[in-house]
Amino acid sequence: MTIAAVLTAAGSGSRLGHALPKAVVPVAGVPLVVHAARALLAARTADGASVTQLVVTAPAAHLDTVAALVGEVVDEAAADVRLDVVGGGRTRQESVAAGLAELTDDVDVVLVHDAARPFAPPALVARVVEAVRSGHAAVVPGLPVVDTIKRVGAGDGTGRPVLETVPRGDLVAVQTPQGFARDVLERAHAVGSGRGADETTAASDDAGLVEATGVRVWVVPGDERAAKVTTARDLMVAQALTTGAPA
Ligand SMILES: Nc1ccn([C@@H]2O[C@H](COP(=O)(O)OP(=O)(O)OP(=O)(O)O)[C@@H](O)[C@H]2O)c(=O)n1
Ligand SMILES: C[C@](O)(CO)[C@H](O)COP(=O)(O)O
Repeated sequence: MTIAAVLTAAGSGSRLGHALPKAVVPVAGVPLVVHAARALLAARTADGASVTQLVVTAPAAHLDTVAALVGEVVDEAAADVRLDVVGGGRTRQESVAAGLAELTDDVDVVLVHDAARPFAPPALVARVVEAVRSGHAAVVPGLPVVDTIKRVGAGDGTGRPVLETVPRGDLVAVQTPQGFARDVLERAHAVGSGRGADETTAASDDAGLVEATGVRVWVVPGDERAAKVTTARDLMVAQALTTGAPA
């Protein structure tokens, strides 16, 4: 089994509202993309398998910065890891597709992970890989939904009408890293490529593209530490959990 990881870091972080692209914003003095890359490279399966190719998608104007930051992580890992840094696309889906194009021929398992989930622990990464290795071609980590979920209709200017309350017992909130048999993920991106140009049509995760090809996606237990940094509040929480100090 040869494992590669595509680490998405090309977003601007518009909802974060920081002067820097989100992936290079620091928590505890360390950029998010560095935290995320460290976790991916630290992960080990029960028999010692680890990520041997890391492909990072970066904003076009920050390719060199991201390459230098993640290059240090690869050096620290003291393992034989190939690093590629590529420019991202217009959407996350396009960025992942650009990352997949860099995979070396020997890769057969692919993880897709967000720099925006910098504290996904290595054990979670390993859990996803193990589930792929056990025979599931597509695996996502998920956590139970804690809020009551309602489907709503079009608004009238004062609010939106509730159409139904969705039973939440069989709902999960899905995280990254997501893991795939390479051929399944590449085919899903090829089939879904027409959706990728625009946020309104692009898949919000890779498993969604795989589902659309009729392949079953499996859920393994997620981890609260893999929470996504989307807003300024998320960043403050991440900082407080990491250092005990406000951002
Ligand atoms: N064109 C894009 C858009 C997003 N991403 C990455 O996909 C992950 C999840 O995206 P999100 O959290 O939405 O990040 P941003 O797109 O940067 O945030 P926003 O939507 O607030 O602008 C992030 O690691 C982000 O860097 C990417 O590689 N390429
Ligand atoms: C891939 C993801 O992290 C799974 O929860 C999420 O869908 C990314 O969402 P965004 O639309 O890029 O914020």
